[in-house]
Amino acid sequence: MERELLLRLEGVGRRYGFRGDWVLRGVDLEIAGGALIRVEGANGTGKSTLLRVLAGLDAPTEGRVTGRPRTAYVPERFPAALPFTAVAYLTHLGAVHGLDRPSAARAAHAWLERFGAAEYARTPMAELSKGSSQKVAVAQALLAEPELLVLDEAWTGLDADAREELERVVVERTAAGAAAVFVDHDPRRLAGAADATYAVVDGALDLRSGEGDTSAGTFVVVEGRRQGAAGAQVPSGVDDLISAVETSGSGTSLFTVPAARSDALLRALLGARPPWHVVRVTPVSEPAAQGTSEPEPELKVESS
Ligand SMILES: Nc1ncnc2c1ncn2[C@@H]1O[C@H](COP(=O)(O)OP(=O)(O)OP(=O)(O)O)[C@@H](O)[C@H]1O
Repeated sequence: MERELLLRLEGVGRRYGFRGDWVLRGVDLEIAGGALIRVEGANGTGKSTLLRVLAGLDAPTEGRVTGRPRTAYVPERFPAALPFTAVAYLTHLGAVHGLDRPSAARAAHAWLERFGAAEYARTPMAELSKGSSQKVAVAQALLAEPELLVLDEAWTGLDADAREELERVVVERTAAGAAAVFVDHDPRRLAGAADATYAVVDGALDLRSGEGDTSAGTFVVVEGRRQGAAGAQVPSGVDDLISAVETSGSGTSLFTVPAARSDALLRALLGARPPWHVVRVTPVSEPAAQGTSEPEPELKVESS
């Protein structure tokens, strides 16, 4: 199925000040609905600059940005010391996004609840801990069901449950056709789920992995654990993706999947109800003889 193009960057360059060094130069990028894109790069290379341009918060110095998806953004530094309670702030933002006030208030409570922050709904934002105010930062981005979600280290400061929940929401939103672009210093973040990974290097955007990439293993072994009731029920649709599955009595399963389908498998697991916890993702060159030796972990996706 052809995905709708949401946003296109052509020859985008950004520098700060008239004679500043170029932070970004010659950046071309197309973001289609449903895409999950990771951006990486060393400190200070321009990742946040790129994300602000994508979110429409910063204009490029040169080049063109076309497309105007409904966009939400979680900044690296959220202005937490605002003179509102969490729920008042979110309700106000929901109203700005076009919800009537009762719907905005309901959405505000629902997102705070989902991220385990319901008890702080009526706490002034200035009194919230860093983790709780980060939950508000995430909730404000999700309120209006964005078509493009831009997350700049949005997981930083969240507790383990909220980190997992945010991964799940990103997977849900992309499965529903929204695009998401994220920066996170933890390589385990949504490991294996991104459609493409780009690195900002010397102002340019290099494709590290994604469509057309042949460096990844031919197969991937995904270790998943069903949350909630014991006994692993494989989510519907997974059987069509995998080449083998080995399930233990404790509810843990080892799925072997062709590398090209590993994204789809991770999405199915992370988006399942009840959700699955992805413990480990291991690229392998051939399907493992199951039940013999444990594969060496390369990417561990367990939240701690
Ligand atoms: N508003 C600004 N005014 C001037 N210079 C800026 C501004 N924002 C960023 N820069 C500079 O642009 C460069 C890239 O910064 P940016 O924050 O985009 O990098 P980053 O890759 O996100 O860094 P980090 O990983 O540390 O968050 C840095 O040299 C930074 O000092």
